[in-house]
Amino acid sequence: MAEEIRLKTLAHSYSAKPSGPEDYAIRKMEHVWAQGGAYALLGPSGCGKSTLLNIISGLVTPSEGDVLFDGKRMNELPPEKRNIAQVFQFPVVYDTMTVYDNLAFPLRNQGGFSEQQISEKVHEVAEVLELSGELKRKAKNLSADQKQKVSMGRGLVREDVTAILFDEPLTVIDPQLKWRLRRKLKQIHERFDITMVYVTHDQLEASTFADKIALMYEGQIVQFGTPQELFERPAHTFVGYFIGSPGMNFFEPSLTDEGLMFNGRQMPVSETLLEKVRLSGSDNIKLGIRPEYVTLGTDTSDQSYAVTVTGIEDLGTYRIVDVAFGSIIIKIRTPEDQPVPGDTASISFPEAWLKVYVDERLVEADHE
Ligand SMILES: Nc1ncnc2c1ncn2[C@@H]1O[C@H](COP(=O)(O)OP(=O)(O)OP(=O)(O)O)[C@@H](O)[C@H]1O
Repeated sequence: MAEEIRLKTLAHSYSAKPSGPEDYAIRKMEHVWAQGGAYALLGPSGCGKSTLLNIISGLVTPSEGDVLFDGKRMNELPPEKRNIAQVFQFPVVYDTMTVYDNLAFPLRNQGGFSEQQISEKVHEVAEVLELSGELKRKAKNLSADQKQKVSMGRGLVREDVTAILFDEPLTVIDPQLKWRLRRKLKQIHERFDITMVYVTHDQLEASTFADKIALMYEGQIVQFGTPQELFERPAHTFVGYFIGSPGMNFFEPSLTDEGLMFNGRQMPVSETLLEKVRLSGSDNIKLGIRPEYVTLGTDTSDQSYAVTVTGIEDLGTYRIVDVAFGSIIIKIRTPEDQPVPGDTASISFPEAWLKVYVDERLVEADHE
């Protein structure tokens, strides 16, 4: 019974008298989680991820704006009336109960189900989570990851849930098992058709789980898109910096009549984009390019810039090459088998991959 979750002009401050944007854990935002999607809410520590989840589940009442489930306002509804299941960082299980009773608990609590129906549902969920062999065990005898699976199972048994919210659910899980559980969650999503929002600060975890990632920064969702979109078209400099390994290279060109200049050279930026930069009137202009898209070579054509190689880091299947380009260091990610030039090399920036940012936001040509 997935529903659309809409956050309308939502903002939240934990302070009774907020005096500026920095007093807001959530800064004014509009956002829609469509029915049935698998989403990740990704961002660094303190950006507001848990606050946002708690606003959706009802543990926190937003100081401004509305939370709407399929258009119905939820602000005043307590968590138990919202049909939201929340799985936290640390397992929430009843230690003295068996695994079976833990899984059956939400259904018994809700009422209206026969023991036969409860048993069928508990067995179905236990099978998906690979807990069928543990049903008779007391929860206190389980390992941390088994307990967390039970916590997840308690969210999954209820068919009436609007969404399941996961708040860094794999923190206590052993690295070996993390991968399996993440895949499990994906299978569960496909099988049960539930909206899932998965909070994490780990980009890999976000991209393996989610169809779409909401990237949060300073209390706002700065981009909502597929992992590929976030990689290829970072909408905000923070997305460029946060996604990728290493993150995007940024540098600050100066705007002249000739165009965007850096290190005495003109940067490959189209007239359309230049016009937009000029019209903005801003002097906060940045150029960004991912380490994967910088071309490294030795040729000295008009489109390339002479650089000095200052460092090479071998990371197994690829290398990170540092080159000094004027006053800055550009990082380039190259395949392991590509030879790295000696001290003197040249780089070029393919125009399609050199992104222009004004006031930290991506500037793009209008699409037809
Ligand atoms: N109960 C609270 N009272 C006051 N301030 C709070 C409270 N909970 C969170 N904050 C503040 O709100 C901001 C957002 O915190 P939140 O926990 O939502 O971020 P987060 O992205 O989930 O971080 P983390 O990954 O570390 O859990 C932080 O500045 C935090 O200090």
